[in-house]
Amino acid sequence: MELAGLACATALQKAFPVEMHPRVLVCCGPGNQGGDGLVAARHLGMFGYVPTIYLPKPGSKDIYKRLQQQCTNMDIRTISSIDELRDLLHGNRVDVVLDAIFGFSFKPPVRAPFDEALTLLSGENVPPIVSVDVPSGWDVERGRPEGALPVSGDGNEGKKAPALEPAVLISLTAPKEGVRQFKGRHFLGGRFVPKYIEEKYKLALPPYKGSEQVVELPSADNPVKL
Ligand SMILES: NC(=O)C1=CN([C@@H]2O[C@H](COP(=O)(O)OP(=O)(O)OC[C@H]3O[C@@H](n4cnc5c(N)ncnc54)[C@H](OP(=O)(O)O)[C@@H]3O)[C@@H](O)[C@H]2O)[C@H](O)CC1
Repeated sequence: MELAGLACATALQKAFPVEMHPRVLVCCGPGNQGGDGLVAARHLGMFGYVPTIYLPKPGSKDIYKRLQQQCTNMDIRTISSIDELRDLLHGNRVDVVLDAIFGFSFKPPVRAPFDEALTLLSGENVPPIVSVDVPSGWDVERGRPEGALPVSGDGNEGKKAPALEPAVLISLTAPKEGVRQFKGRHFLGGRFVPKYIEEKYKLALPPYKGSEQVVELPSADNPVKL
C-alpha cells in the first residue's frame, strides 16, 4: 500500500504539477484502494500540494485507521459528507481529483453514499480526475459499463450513477484487462513485482528508469517511447 500510494502521488505530480494544480481532492473508498489514497494524500502533502480527503465510509481494517491517523497528524483536512464534497467541487476549490474510491473489487449496483459521489464527480466543471488502477465504476475485466450504473437500496429503484471518466490512469502492478479501452494518459506504478512473478505470469512490464516509481505507458494522448 505504501509503494502503491507513492506511485499514485507520483503519477498525479507528473500529470498535474503542483505549481498549476496545488489543491488536490483525494477521494477514498473503504477498501485497499482507499488505503492507497490515504497514502497518496500524505505523499502529495509532502510534495507541496494542499490535499483534502473525501472519506465517506472509512475502511474497517486496522491499517486503514493507522493511515487515517498519519494524515490527521499531517493536518490534512478530511471531509465525509456529500454536502461538503458538493461545496468543494461547486465552489471551484479543487484543481485535480485523485479517484481512489473503487479498484478491482467494485461490483455494481452502487451502494450509498458512493452513488451521489460518482454523480457529483461526473458533473460539469469538475477538475481533471486521476483514477487509481481501475476508474471507479468500471469493471476490472469488462471495463467501462454500458451506460450509467444501477443504484441499490430501498427507494432507489431505477436510480443510476455514472462511472467516472478520468483524464489520467495509474495502473498498479500491471494494467488490468478492463482498462484496454482507456485512452487518456496512462502510468504504471507499484514497483514491487519480483522478477519471478513477472516471468511466472508473463506480465512483460516496461522497465522503470533509475529510481522512478512510475513509468508512462504509450497512449493516444502521449505516444511515449518506452
Ligand atoms: N496488485 C495490485 O493491483 C494492488 C492493488 N491495490 C489496490 O487495491 C485495490 C483492490 O482493493 P480491494 O480492497 O480488493 O477492493 P477495492 O478497494 O476496489 O474496493 C473494495 C471496497 O469497495 C466497496 N464496494 C465494492 N463494490 C461496491 C459498490 N457497488 N458500492 C459500494 N461499495 C462497494 C466494498 O465495500 P464492502 O462494504 O462490500 O466491503 C469494498 O470494501 C486495487 O484496485 C488497487 O487499487 C493494492 O493496494 C496494492 C496492490
